Amino acid sequence: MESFIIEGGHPLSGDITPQGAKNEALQVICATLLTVDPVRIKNIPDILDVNNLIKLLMDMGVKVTHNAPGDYTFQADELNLDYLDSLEFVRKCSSLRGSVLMIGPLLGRFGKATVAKPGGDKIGRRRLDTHFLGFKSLGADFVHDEERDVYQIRAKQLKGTYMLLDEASVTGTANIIMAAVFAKGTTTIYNAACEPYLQQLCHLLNHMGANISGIASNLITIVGVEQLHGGEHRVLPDMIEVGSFIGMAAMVGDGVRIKNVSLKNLGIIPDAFRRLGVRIKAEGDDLVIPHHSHYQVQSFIDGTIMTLSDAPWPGLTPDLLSVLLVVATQARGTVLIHQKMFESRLFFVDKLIDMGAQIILCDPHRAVVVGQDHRIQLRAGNMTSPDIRAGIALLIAALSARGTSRIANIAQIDRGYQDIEQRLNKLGAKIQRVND
Ligand SMILES: CC(=O)N[C@H]1[C@@H](OP(=O)(O)OP(=O)(O)OC[C@H]2O[C@@H](n3ccc(=O)[nH]c3=O)[C@H](O)[C@@H]2O)O[C@H](CO)[C@@H](O)[C@@H]1O
Ligand SMILES: C=C(OP(=O)(O)O)C(=O)O
Repeated sequence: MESFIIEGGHPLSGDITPQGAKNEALQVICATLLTVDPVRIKNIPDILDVNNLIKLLMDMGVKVTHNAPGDYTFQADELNLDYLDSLEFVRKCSSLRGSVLMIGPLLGRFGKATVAKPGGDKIGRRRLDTHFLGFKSLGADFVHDEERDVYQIRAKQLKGTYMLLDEASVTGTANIIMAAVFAKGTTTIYNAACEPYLQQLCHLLNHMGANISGIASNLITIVGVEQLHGGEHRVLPDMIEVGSFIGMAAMVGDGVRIKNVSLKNLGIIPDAFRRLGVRIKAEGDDLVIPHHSHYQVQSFIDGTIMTLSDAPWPGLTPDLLSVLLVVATQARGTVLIHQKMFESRLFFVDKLIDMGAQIILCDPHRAVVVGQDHRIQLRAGNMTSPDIRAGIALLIAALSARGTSRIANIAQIDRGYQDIEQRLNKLGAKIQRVND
């Protein structure tokens, strides 16, 4: 186990470039299972979750060539499908949320897949109903293997159909689309998730020969095809990392330029920070965040207290609420953070309260933050990173705090942020990685 030791109070300044997007990389890497041909993917982030998924594909027999940093070619022409029945496969899937994204392609191409309980963040219930209901609508059957506690999914021939998803699940939509590319006839998915990473997945699949329309909307139509061929793809910058850097720059920055952010794919993320009073200037595809002595929380037009809450795209991603919450602790004004999708993502505020932040945790979904307007600096603390985004939020808090903090369980941060301490140290942070 490793920890970060953070000497707080050093301002960050300079340029930083976001890594490739974790959640897109997980989808498009799994899409390479749909063809026997090579598929080259660039801008893949070097992070734990993605590296573990790549290892899992290699264990299944996928040939992986590492062409250059972030640049891989995958070829799934000789898969060992027996491996999917092994205990080792089940164990590895359970440590990685992204593993769930292999089900759609395997079911689509081979008519069978195994569903082990996937891992990922412990941030509340992570149900898979949408995935299962979608596969069932396409004609798949499920059998529970009690001994191994896995579901076997089987289908002789998937058939296109109309389906209305029970919720706009991101990985659920990706999985159903990947299963449906080879289904007979036309599949229509209504209430589909439509965030940029799903758009990217659909563009890659079309480039490989699929017939998907309605991209970027919540009504997706897939006309089944016989086979897909190889292709090339570039992963977008990670919008959650961009948001994390905006928060960091507002709280402890002395002029930070976030380079090549793909502004048009950030949706309302910059505006969510602006609602806290953060000033963000777009210069081409860069975002420039100046030094902030103060930032004032806006109120709604009717004068009521600002609320930041998550919603399926194009709403605000739940993955940035922890960062927004930390930024709010030093704003001027009060804000309600309402995490609607997950029920265990706000408990980390205990640690911020220990550091001197003024926060009322109303219930597992809502926290009121009373900003200190830099009158009182946060105190350093000893903490553990409970999940990836709380982890980065605590790191931001520690960077702004007086004194030296320690964050344990940083594997959670490494799941999603590439070489984070080295990149931030280049901006002037003082973060050291140590073994426990
Ligand atoms: C690997 C990956 O891509 N992970 C992302 C993906 O997870 P994932 O695809 O697992 O998340 P889902 O979109 O399925 O749902 C997330 C949670 O929100 C709830 N929910 C979802 C939709 C909805 O309309 N109402 C609702 O309440 C679900 O019940 C679930 O508890 O999307 C989440 C939501 O953006 C992000 O936090 C995760 O980082
Ligand atoms: C919740 C997240 O990841 P995962 O879905 O992989 O657990 C996240 O990226 O914030």
